[in-house]
Amino acid sequence: MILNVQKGLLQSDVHSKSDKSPVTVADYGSQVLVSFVLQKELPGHIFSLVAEEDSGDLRKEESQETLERITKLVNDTIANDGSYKVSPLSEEDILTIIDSGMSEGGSIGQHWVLDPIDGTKGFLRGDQYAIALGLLDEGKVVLGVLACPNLPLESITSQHQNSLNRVAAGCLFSAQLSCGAYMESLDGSPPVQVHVSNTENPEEAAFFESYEAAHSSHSLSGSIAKKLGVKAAPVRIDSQAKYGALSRGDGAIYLRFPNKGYREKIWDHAAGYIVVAEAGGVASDAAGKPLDFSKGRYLDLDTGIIVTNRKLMPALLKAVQDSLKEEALPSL
Ligand SMILES: Nc1ncnc2c1ncn2[C@@H]1O[C@H](COP(=O)(O)O)[C@@H](OP(=O)(O)O)[C@H]1O
Ligand SMILES: [Mg+2]
Ligand SMILES: [Mg+2]
Ligand SMILES: [Mg+2]
Repeated sequence: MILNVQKGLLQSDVHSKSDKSPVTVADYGSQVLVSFVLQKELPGHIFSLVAEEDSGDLRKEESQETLERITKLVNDTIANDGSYKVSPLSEEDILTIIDSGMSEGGSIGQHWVLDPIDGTKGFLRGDQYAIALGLLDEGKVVLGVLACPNLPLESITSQHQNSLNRVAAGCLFSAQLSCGAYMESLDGSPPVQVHVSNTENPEEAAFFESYEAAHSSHSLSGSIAKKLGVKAAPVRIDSQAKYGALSRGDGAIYLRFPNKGYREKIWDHAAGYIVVAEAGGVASDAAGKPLDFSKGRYLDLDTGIIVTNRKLMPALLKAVQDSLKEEALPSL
């Protein structure tokens, strides 16, 4: 469904949320389908979902056409798939299912965490995006699935190929606590276990960051990379595809430094985080504190997120803290 929307995206399919970020019929449709399937597959479970989208804007009169389009997309997808014999969902059903994602999460019990399309800006450009689903158990991420439909199966940093320009089969990453991280092709292939790069040498370590400078400071990451001695240019891609690429060793570092005051949401990191952690990587905030998913819909953290392998983390943390100190000094 999402790929079909990307191929035929119309101007009327894209809307602006109150924080000015884009949302499309595919974001809403994906949220409905994932929530619908989880509830069908887990009957009798207490269902708690922390998901990005809500129905607020769709309930406005001017959104009627959009709501109709989402409803048709979802019903067509369920009918074409054939796994669930249900009568077509009404517009009200669609709104209700979207709002099943309004859980506050937290440190007690189990909560699914969903970003129905992560990297919507990348999706709109035809670049990278991900569908990211995690599961929290007593505040810890215990399961993660990350679908990256535009990510090639081969390394995207290899010098011998410009694989980002190839037609990708797409990758599915998955990880379960203490069971390792795996990657398979979205068109079906046996999963292979993935591991983060084991380089100790920052000169060999490619680093990932957001394509969008508004999401993460490119100048700060540039100064950190310089301090560390990283030689390669940054690899800028959208979404948690960065975590996926890191988990299989395409690069060794992911840096994320949003503007002051921005609060990171758990759905932007939960699935990617466990994929990288189970592939042998580590993630922390800029103070070296592990990411804490138990505090509700937001991550409570200091300044930024850094992800790498165990060997590089001490040097990376030092470079991050030195660069942050320098940035805070008044320029002469
Ligand atoms: N000003 C900002 N600073 C940091 N992150 C932001 C941001 N505005 C939006 N985002 C988040 O950045 C995510 C995309 O990350 P990336 O830059 O790695 O592709 C967005 O996810 P969505 O696309 O799901 O809304 C959104 O949650
Ligand atoms: Mg969004
Ligand atoms: Mg997101
Ligand atoms: Mg999203």
